[in-house]
Amino acid sequence: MLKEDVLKKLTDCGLVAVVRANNAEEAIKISDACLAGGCTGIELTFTVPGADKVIAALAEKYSNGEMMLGAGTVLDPETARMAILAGANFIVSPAFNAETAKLCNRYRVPYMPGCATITEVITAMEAGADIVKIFPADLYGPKIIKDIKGPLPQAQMMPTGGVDKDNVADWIKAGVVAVGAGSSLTKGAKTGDYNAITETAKEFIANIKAARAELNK
Ligand SMILES: O=C(O)C(=O)C[C@H](O)[C@H](O)COP(=O)(O)O
Repeated sequence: MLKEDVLKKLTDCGLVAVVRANNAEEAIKISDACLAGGCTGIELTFTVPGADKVIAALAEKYSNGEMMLGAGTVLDPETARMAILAGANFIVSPAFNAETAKLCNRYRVPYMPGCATITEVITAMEAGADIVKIFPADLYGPKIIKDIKGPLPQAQMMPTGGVDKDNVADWIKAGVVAVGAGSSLTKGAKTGDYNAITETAKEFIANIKAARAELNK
């Protein structure tokens, strides 16, 4: 899939579900539940046992392109390559890694590295990151976006860490192109309540849409 199409689909939805699970079955159920709630962006993390196989299974299941499937917690280029060959459409990491950026650029796959300072944001953008993940976002709160956008109005950001359905509007209004959400979105999995995940995803999406509508007034 073209890099431009991946980025458009991710930002059109605005929500990327960070999927952590104890096993492949649970990871697939969480991903399905998020998609059913309208969250088309899925970040399958490499803390899931056999993550590359889960990515391959989801890529096959959703070969129609309905799910924009990425890999998370990618710490190095070896893992990024494994994820891309398994079918990942984008790569997310908790911190910037230059070799991973290079690998992703080679395959023309979006790389979204975690950045916690303005220096890291600039370094990541210089290495070709189209969207930078602001992580851990709850360390700063939405105000950090305005601070970064002052000198860097061109920065496209995706805060991750502590984002939930109730604070997502503040992040969108601050000017981010998408958010990443893990525990607040997928906590239903702990009790096997996958419907709760779908409902939470729906609320997330509704709140993102409402915040965007307000911005465009
Ligand atoms: O794996 C990575 O690359 C990450 O760094 C993602 C973090 O696990 C998320 O920040 C989850 O955060 P919560 O939404 O607060 O659960």
